Amino acid sequence: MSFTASSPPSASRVMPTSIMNPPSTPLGNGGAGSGPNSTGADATEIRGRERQGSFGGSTKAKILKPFNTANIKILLLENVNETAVSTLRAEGYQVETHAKALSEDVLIEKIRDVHCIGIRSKTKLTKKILDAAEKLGVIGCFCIGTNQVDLEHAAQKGIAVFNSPFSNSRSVAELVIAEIVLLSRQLGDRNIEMHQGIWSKVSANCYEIRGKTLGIVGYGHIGSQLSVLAESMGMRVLFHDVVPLMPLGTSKQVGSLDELLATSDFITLHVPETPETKNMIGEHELKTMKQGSFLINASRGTVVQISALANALRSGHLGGAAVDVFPKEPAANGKFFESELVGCPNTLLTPHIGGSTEEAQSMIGVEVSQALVKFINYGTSIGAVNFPEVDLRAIKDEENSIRLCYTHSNVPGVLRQITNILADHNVDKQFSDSKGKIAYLMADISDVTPEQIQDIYRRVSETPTNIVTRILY
Ligand SMILES: NC(=O)C1=CN([C@@H]2O[C@H](COP(=O)(O)OP(=O)(O)OC[C@H]3O[C@@H](n4cnc5c(N)ncnc54)[C@H](O)[C@@H]3O)[C@@H](O)[C@H]2O)C=CC1
Ligand SMILES: O=C(O)C(=O)COP(=O)(O)O
Repeated sequence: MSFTASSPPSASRVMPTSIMNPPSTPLGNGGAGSGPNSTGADATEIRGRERQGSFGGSTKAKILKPFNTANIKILLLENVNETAVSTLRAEGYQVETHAKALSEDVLIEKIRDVHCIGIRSKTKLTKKILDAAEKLGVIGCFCIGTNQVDLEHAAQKGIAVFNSPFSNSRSVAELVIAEIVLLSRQLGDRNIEMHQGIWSKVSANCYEIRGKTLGIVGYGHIGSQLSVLAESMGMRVLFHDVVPLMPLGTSKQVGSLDELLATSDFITLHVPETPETKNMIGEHELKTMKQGSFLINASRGTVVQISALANALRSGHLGGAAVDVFPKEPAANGKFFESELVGCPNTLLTPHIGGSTEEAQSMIGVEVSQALVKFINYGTSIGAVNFPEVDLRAIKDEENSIRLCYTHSNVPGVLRQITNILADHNVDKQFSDSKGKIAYLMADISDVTPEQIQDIYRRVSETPTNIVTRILY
């Protein structure tokens, strides 16, 4: 395949007309890259790049991209794992990394001209920040939770969001198992005492976990993994979830949260942050828990009312708690942590490390960065959390073939318009899906001349329902 620099813009993002700029890079409106990996080629230049393709089939695929990957700017925050950095740099993208979350002001400046941002749980991508991101096409959450991103607003701007749905689940479940044992043996307090030179050998209110009841709130990836581990240690497992789920082993789903709270020796929370889970555990729920029972929260800080928990611990109603997540968490390591829970009896406090293991971070880095590459280079949205999931079976490895990726408002009549535009062309494959207010169409079209590519691009991107139009290959 040989394209020339005078070919039409074949990899473009077209924003709503109010902020529309000449199309250039596959996800953004910016000019040529000038970063360390950039070749300095103009972004509208159409270059063939030959390489081995694992995407789209196991055979040796010759994938020709019409855009210069060196023009793609990626910002990775919060110490995203090296596996991600190397995967993205291997594509030729410009990758800037930061060990910490950035302040809002700095983030607004930094996000302005990047095509992709990678974050973990701290960075809040609010409407205000997303509106400042003029070229952003895709967000990678290198974690499970996506509550830190305004998912709907991102979708409306045609920005796909990917996460890692289960690569750190095992790490969280193992931490919780450890905490169950630590709490029931008051190990946190004994450890503090020993470091203060205090020898305090006691067995009162210290228990084995065998035969005790673990109540799991939220029986998803983490909750169900924990269920298996807890049973293997001789615990009885009950769970509460908003949907009926298959109980693993001999665990049982109970009818209500209150029933779970009233019958469990340990309550552990594994729900996402949503409006329904905000302050899910407050004064009433803590009172409903058994005298001397324990609470573990490694989900999100907003799920538990901290004052109510501190009161329940100081009054002795609860036997202890382990808390990994807080309503307000420091953006960086250092002496920044304050909480009413500091100094509460038998209370284990950890700095949001549930998913912080070498294994989890390395797997997450690979998983999320690969999803980003597939979206940037090929338009694939499989696994996106806010976007219709669309892919086509294989890449057509032929001269004069293109892939049209069209993100649009989900309203009646759009497909008719696209069918009209493509009526005289050979559409090899086409798939479209919708999610809420937006829809995403992908079509592989063969035997098109550079003039026809230009025409398709122009007519599709000028449709009134257009959010983002890209043409790849
Ligand atoms: N401490 C840490 O480092 C980490 C924390 N997390 C947090 O753990 C959460 C759970 O993770 P996964 O198990 O992977 O999520 P998941 O999505 O697999 O499971 C969540 C479960 O909670 C249930 N649920 C939702 N709303 C509920 C409600 N109001 N009441 C009862 N059940 C409800 C869902 O039906 C689902 O079964 C994540 O959303 C994240 O916030 C995840 C990883 C690491
Ligand atoms: O995966 C999650 O949702 C987590 O809470 C882990 O967040 P982190 O990557 O440690 O900021």
